[in-house]
Amino acid sequence: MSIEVRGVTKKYGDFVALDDVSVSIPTGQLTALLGPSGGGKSTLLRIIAGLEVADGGTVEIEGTDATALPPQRRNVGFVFQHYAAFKHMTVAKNVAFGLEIRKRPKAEVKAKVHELLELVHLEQFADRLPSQLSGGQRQRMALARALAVEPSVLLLDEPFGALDAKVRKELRDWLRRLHDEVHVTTVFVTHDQEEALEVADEIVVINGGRIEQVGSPDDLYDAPANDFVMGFLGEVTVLDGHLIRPHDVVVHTLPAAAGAGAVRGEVVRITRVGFEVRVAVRPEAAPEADEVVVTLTRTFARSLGLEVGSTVWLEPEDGARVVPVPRAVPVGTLGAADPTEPSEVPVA
Ligand SMILES: Nc1ncnc2c1ncn2[C@@H]1O[C@H](COP(=O)(O)OP(=O)(O)OP(=O)(O)O)[C@@H](O)[C@H]1O
Repeated sequence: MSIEVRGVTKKYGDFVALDDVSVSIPTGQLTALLGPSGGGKSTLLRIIAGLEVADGGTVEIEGTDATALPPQRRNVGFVFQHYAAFKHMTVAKNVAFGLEIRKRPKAEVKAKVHELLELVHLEQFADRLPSQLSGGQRQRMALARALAVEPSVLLLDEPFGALDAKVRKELRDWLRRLHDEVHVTTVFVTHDQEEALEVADEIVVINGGRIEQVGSPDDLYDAPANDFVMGFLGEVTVLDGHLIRPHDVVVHTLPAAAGAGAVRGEVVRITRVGFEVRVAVRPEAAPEADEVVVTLTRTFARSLGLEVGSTVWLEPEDGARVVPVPRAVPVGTLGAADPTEPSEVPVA
């Protein structure tokens, strides 16, 4: 393991930002620290970097106890959301900076800067000033600069957070490809589930100063450890007191086809979302409860002949992951009516 965090606690006054956190971050992988705002992601990253001192616990980087080491002796590269470049220096000079202060030979610095600018696709911008770059280009320059000193670990705190959605998506794909080329152990903070699921090899879910689960994107999505992880990573709905993914609910239009425990309800809304259809069902036994939301392919929905007012029977798909609902699920992840979704369209 490349980074071993053991029993780390951090308090700000009485507030516990990290509560006895232990996690192993594997060598050579791209790991996301994912969680809601205020959960402690940045605090953990900053403690790994040495920019913040923990109140208790240890941090080991590549087999060395780094707990008491200053940031510059940890061999980590760091990139923040708002990257502060030297404004009066060219892109090439900014990238060269870390090598020059380490007094590396001129020819070596030149070759390395060239190689790095190629890697981040900025070779044609070497002589520009940072102010002459777009936001996405500036973040790529920041990454080149962090990589210049060959860190054993690269730490990125919402590196693309300040950019618009399209550039963010491009950079995220680019980071994945860069990582496949360079393989430096990389830890990045994000509160964006999709970003973590798409880019990371491994995801550490942090909430309320504690680690909820560590696993691959598939592990977390298919086998969430608890209701928090299930609700945070992917859409959920409530069926008979259990959280379930909306695509894991089977819809029957005849009671004979359904199992004894199926929930009988009335279709109250049908919404088309791209190639899927979202069907909201009010359970008959508990009309005041949340609507159950089911997603179906359009073809299947059509074959069932569903309409608003239809009576249906719902049950979990064989092998579906269901988790009892013991506590609040993050706002906005329950599958019921989402005002940002496209308006209702009949299934034609
Ligand atoms: N210097 C500080 N002084 C007091 N409280 C702090 C300080 N830094 C962080 N906190 C608090 O610690 C908690 C964790 O903060 P942290 O920045 O680690 O969260 P985060 O998960 O990275 O959130 P975000 O996604 O919003 O950046 C927050 O409630 C925050 O207000």
